[in-house]
Amino acid sequence: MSSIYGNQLRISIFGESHGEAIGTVVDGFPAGVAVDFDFIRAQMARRRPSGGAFSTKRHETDDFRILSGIRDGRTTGAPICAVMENGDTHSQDYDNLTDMPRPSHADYPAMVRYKGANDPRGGGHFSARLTAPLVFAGSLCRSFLRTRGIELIAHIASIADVADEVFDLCRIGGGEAERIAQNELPVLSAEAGERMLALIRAARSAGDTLGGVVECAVTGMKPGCGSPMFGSVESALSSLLFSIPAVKGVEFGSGFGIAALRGSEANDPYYSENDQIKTRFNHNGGILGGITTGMPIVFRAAFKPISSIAQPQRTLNLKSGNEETLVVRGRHDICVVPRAVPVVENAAAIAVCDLLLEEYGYEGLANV
Ligand SMILES: Cc1cc2nc3c(=O)[nH]c(=O)nc-3n(C[C@H](O)[C@H](O)[C@H](O)COP(=O)(O)O)c2cc1C
Ligand SMILES: C=C(O[C@@H]1CC(C(=O)O)=C[C@@H](OP(=O)(O)O)[C@H]1O)C(=O)O
Repeated sequence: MSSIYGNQLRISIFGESHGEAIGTVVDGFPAGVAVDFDFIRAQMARRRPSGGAFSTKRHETDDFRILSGIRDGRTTGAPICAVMENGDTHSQDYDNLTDMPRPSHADYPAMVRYKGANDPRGGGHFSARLTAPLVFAGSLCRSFLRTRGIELIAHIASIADVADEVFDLCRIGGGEAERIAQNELPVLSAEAGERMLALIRAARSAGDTLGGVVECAVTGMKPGCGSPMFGSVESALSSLLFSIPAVKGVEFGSGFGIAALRGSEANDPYYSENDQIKTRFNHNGGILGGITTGMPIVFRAAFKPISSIAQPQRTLNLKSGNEETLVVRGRHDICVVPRAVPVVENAAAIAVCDLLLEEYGYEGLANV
């Protein structure tokens, strides 16, 4: 498998949904950094299943244990290993999936790829449970980025056909976090949040699931970070974002919408303000030629409606060769988008941290 990411930082994620534990090893993280455990715990709590309207009823604390790399609250420079134990596993719910793969989950391709040796319980290593260590690693990076004035902020841009307000691509960082925190769902518009919740309740009653889009911004990035071609900031971020289960699309700035504009509408003219070079618009999402422009980096990730629906559905019985009716068991999210908001923010922080360490090195970062 390829559950390792990064160049200067190397993040590996291990474990299975119903195994003993899940966790991460973060190698290459700077030494001597004070770790903000309160911040990390807060991020883990935002992702954890809540049992509420949109969430799986599986109860996990997501408490983490540090096995190495942090001593007296500071990083030692050695690989940082954190583990979270799995507690609430109902593995018998997955007995029928060996012969009857769920449509649109990883069951079938994983079985072929790993010759039937993979662990299918609770989605195994493909489970969104693995986003818990991803958030741990990301929030560790993010707490470091915050000391350098770099913030990440995301909200639900839409669930099904209900849209939230959009970020102003040029001016982010003026109180959006406070507005989002006031709402039950992480949205800018309380009214949109109410309509999303109503949609989610209706989907739950219908035994169905819903997808949506998360919009995220990175602020405080200096211009000139990143590289063209394979080292582009878009490539680094996309690699992390497409590692989040259920992500099926990623776009930057005006994204797919830019294709419908004329050049005269799509260009981002430069101007100077308080000795800083800025652009009047930000259709390019803060990245040109793979390199940061100094404008906010803005991107969106599209999440599919998850496949484990509570309605009978048709699939192939791999043993008999007949199409049969499958009833999916297990405890599943109705809409992953609210829980995905902290996953997107913190996963993106890993890419940003790795890029900055590559660009400046740790010592150089002190002056950024
Ligand atoms: C936060 C989060 C929670 C998820 N919860 C579930 C779930 O309860 N049930 C499920 O079948 N899939 C869930 N998924 C999605 C699956 O893990 C994912 O669809 C599966 O691994 C196949 O990968 P793919 O959809 O990226 O192709 C969740 C995804 C995220 C990001
Ligand atoms: C436990 C989490 O989500 C799980 C993600 C998931 C999947 O297929 O991705 C399937 C479900 O597993 P189970 O059937 O064992 O309850 C979810 O509960 C989590 O995110 O922490």
